[in-house]
Amino acid sequence: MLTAEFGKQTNDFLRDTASDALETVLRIRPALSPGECSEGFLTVNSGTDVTIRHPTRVGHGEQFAFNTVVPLTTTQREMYAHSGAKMIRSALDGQNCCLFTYGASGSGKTHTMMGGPGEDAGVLARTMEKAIDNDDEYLVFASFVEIYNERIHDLLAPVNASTKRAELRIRQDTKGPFVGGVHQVQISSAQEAYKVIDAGRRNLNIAATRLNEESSRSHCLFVVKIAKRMTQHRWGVSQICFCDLAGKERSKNIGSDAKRLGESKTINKSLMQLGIVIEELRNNQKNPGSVAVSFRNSKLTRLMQSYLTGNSKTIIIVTVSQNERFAEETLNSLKFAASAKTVSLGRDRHGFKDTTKMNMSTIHDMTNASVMFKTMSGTMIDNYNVTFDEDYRKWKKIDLIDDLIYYRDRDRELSASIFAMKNAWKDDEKLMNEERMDFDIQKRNWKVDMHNQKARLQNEYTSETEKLFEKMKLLKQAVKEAEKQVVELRAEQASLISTAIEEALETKSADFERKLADAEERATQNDELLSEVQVLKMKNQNLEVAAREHKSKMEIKSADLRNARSAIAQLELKLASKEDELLLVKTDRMSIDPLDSNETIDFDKISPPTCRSSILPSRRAILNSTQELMLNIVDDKSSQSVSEENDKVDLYRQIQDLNRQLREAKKDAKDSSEKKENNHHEALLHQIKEAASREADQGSRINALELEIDLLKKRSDRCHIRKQKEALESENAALQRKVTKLENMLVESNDENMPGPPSTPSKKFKNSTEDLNPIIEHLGKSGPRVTRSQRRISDTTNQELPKRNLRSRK
Ligand SMILES: Nc1ncnc2c1ncn2[C@@H]1O[C@H](COP(=O)(O)OP(=O)(O)OP(=O)(O)O)[C@@H](O)[C@H]1O
Repeated sequence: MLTAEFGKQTNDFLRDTASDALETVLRIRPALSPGECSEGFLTVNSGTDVTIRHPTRVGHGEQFAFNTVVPLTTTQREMYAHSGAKMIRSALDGQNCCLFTYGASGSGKTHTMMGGPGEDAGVLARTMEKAIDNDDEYLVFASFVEIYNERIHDLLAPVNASTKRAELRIRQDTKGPFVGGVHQVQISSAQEAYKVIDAGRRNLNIAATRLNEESSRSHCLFVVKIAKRMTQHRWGVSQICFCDLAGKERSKNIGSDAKRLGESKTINKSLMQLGIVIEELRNNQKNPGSVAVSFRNSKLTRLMQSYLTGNSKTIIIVTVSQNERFAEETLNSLKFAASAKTVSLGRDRHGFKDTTKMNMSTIHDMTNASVMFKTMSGTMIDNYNVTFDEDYRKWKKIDLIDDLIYYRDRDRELSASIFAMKNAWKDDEKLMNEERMDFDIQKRNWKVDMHNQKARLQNEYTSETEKLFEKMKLLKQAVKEAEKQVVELRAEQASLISTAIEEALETKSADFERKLADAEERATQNDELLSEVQVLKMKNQNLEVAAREHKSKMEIKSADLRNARSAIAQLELKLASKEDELLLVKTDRMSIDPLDSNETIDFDKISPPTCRSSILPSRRAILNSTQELMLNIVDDKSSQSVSEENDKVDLYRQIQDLNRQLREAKKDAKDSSEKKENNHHEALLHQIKEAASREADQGSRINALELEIDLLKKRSDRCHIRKQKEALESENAALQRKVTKLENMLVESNDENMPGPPSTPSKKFKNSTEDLNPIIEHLGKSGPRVTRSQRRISDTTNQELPKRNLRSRK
């Protein structure tokens, strides 16, 4: 006994959001022949991760996560423990379950699901064995179908070689789609289970392909129903679906058989649809309700719908080969598994937990059902003569009553809401009709307005264009005049500049000549002064020579003087000695010293004694000569020195005067030339300034004129006019668009509100819009000039149409 309370876990499962994802198990098929295994192609990283290195893609490989990656050495029993055991536990707890194998052809799907005899038995047989190996409170039923070329066949139906196999149809009840009219076989022992599986497999479409000698050419679904007695009259039923999918394969691996190719095409198509469904379910999880999942696109997905959306437990066993020859197929299988792993089950298409009775059917009364089932099963299995079971029909009926009650309630609710909606719809219709009438009136008024506006705009456009042309003409004239003025002014400016330059050059040349004359004059003056200086220098030299001669003479005379003095001194000494002798003589002779008497001695009168008379005259002569000499010397000296000094002083004075004069003359000349130059410069600067100011005035005038010309040019620019024209055109286009929009709205509103044919716009309105079309076309095409016909149209359209209030008519 696996569980005490049937259906309890279902409620737990509803609460458990983490465990509602699809479970994925990876099984790598061991190499069947040497060299089949490619080194490093598939690496199992852990119990949940695997890395694939694609032989043609560069990189470190792609990693894929699974719930379980079983080791290569995993036996069939261990495989059952990883998948079937979990399923049977959930099924006995009252939950619907699904287990399907997915992989490329020859990767080991059928081996895993069906297996072989004895220890090789696959997950299906082992699970069945476990389901039956319970107490009597459980009843087990099995059905076996295949989807071959999008046709469903009952594999447990009696096979008759003469008749074609009947195709079964898919039906739907509250629990989802199911195969209608399929044989349900009660199984009560493991042997019976094996027999049923074998019987079904014998009817399977199997054929040899290049990849697999016994390749499944169809998807086969083995559905096991487990009914558990809840109370004396109530039975809870859950089901397990074992689905062995046909392998995806490339056409090159099939061969040239057309039948095989056709089979392969439908297989691949249905598998692709399964992939799409998984992807859509994923997308719906991200953005609930974003897409309607396309279960109906293939029979396989249709039958799997309840296991992919309901509160089911679904396990996918992905089988892959180790051979890198099938790298593409292996990669696709891994990608499918990775995508499926993220799909959460038990949620409706709005992302909410599906709490409808998806899992369990409750049979309220199934009297002696187990006995009956058991009795029947014994005969059926033996003969493979599987027929509809009456009790099952009854159970199904009861189940249907439940559904009918459910639907009736829903129907009542829906009827009430439809009635309310109809009433609301009538009100809405009334309102809508009124609004439509209003809208029609408004639309017609708008159209009239638009028509008038269009005509007004057309007129405005025409008059504006004419005005602009006039303006343009004027502007062109003004531009021409301005250009003429500019040319004249430029010529005037050029002549003024040339005269100013000429004047300046003339004054400069006159100044230059004057300066040249001044310079020449000064040069002659300078030459004269230089000759005077030379003369004076000559004089100076002469004087210096004379001075030197005087000096030598003076030296001679001073030597003479010194000689004379020394001679005088000697003579005085002699005179003194003579006088002494004379005195002695006198005293000797006259005892009177004539020198002591008061009378003056007159040496001339005195008769010279012998000695005295000889001495005195010589002394006097000497004295006189000395005095004369002295006087001469002094006179000579003084006169000479004075005259020399005077000459020198005069000469120096003259030189100084000349120098001073020269300096002054130079200074004057310099001052005068500087002054003149300054004045001349100032005059020139003044002239240049005046010329510059004149030029600036002229330049500013020219600039102003040029600006005026630019402005005139800009104003006269055609682009400006074109822009205006374009603006008018775009306005017209917008109005046209509005008209069409309104027309569309009118047509739509007619379509929506009236079941009959859509109302057409009135003939008058049609005519009025048709009248406008040539104008619009003309606006789109015509240039700035307005033709007479255009003017005529605008004149005619200018007449405003009277607005009519249709409401008043109503
Ligand atoms: N795990 C395994 N151990 C030993 N042999 C295996 C294993 N898986 C597969 N095989 C063998 O490989 C061959 C092909 O396997 P199987 O028929 O199960 O492939 P398949 O995926 O069902 O192919 P198809 O889609 O074409 O039916 C069989 O002979 C099978 O016995």
